[in-house]
Amino acid sequence: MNLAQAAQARPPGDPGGENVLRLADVTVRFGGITAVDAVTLDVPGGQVVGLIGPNGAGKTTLLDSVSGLRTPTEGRIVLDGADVTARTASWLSRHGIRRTFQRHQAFGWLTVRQNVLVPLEWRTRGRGLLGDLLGLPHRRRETEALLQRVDEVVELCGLSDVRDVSAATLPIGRLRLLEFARAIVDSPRLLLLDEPTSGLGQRETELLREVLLGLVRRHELTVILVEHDVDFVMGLADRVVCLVQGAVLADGTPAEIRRNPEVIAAYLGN
Ligand SMILES: Nc1ncnc2c1ncn2[C@@H]1O[C@H](COP(=O)(O)OP(=O)(O)OP(=O)(O)O)[C@@H](O)[C@H]1O
Repeated sequence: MNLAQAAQARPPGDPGGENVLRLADVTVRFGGITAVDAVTLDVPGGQVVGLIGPNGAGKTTLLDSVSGLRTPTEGRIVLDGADVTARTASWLSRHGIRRTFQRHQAFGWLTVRQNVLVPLEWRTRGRGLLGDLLGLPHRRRETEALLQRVDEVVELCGLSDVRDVSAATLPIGRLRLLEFARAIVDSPRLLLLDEPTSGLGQRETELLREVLLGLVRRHELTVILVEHDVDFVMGLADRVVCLVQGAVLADGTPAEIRRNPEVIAAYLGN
C-alpha cells in the first residue's frame, strides 16, 4: 500500500464515479417500530459515505437491508442500476457487497491465513475440483495466486506476525482487523462497515484508516461506514449522513455536518 500513489489516483474532494448504490424511500418496520424511515441515499463509486447517529437511529438496520439480511418493508435498493431489493445476502455477496459486523465473525479454530482464505475459497467453490484432485498445473497456479492474495491482505492489515496463529487466541483489536481483511480480500465493489474501530487501539485505528483510504483513493472500493468515532468518520468520509429515529436528519460534507445545529443538538453535542 502506497498512500502517495493512492492520493494521486483520486484527489480528496473528487466527487467519485457514477452511483454504485441508490436507496429510494427505504423503510424497515419491526411491528410498530419504524427502524428506517423512508431513507433516500445515493452512493457514488469510489466514495466513503459515513453514517452517524445516536443509538437506535437505524444505522445497522440500514446496513442489514443493503446487505440482504433484511428485506425492506417499503422502498427500493438499486445496485449498479439493477433493482436488488429482494435479493438474498448470498446473492449480493457474490455480486460484490461485503460487510463487517459489530461482533466479529472469524472462525476461532482456523488460523488468520485460513480465515482470510475462506471468502476466496467460497467464491471459487466447486470450480476445478477435479483439477485440484489431479493436481493439475493450472489449478496449482490458481491456488498459489489465491494464497498470494491472502498474504498480501494479511500484510496490508498488519497481521503478518500472527498469520499462522489460530483466531481464537487473538485480542479483540486483531480480530477486528482480521474481520476487515476477510471483507476486502476478494475486492468487493461495495463495503459496508459496522463500527470497524470498536475494540481497536490507536495504532490499529490509524492502520485501518490508511488501508481504507488507499483502497478508496485507487477506486478499488466504495464504502458505507457506520461509526461512533466521529473524528474517524469525519477524517475519512467524502459525505456524512446523520440518521435520527430512522430518518435522514442531514446529509453533507464532513464540515457541513460538523456545524449543522440540528446534528449538534441530536448527536454531536458541543
Ligand atoms: N430485530 C429487531 N426486532 C425489533 N426491533 C429491532 C430489531 N433490530 C433493531 N430493532 C430496533 O430498530 C431500531 C434501530 O436499531 P439499529 O440497531 O438499526 O440502530 P443503530 O443506529 O444501529 O444503533 P446502535 O448505534 O446502537 O448500533 C431500534 O429501535 C431497535 O431497537
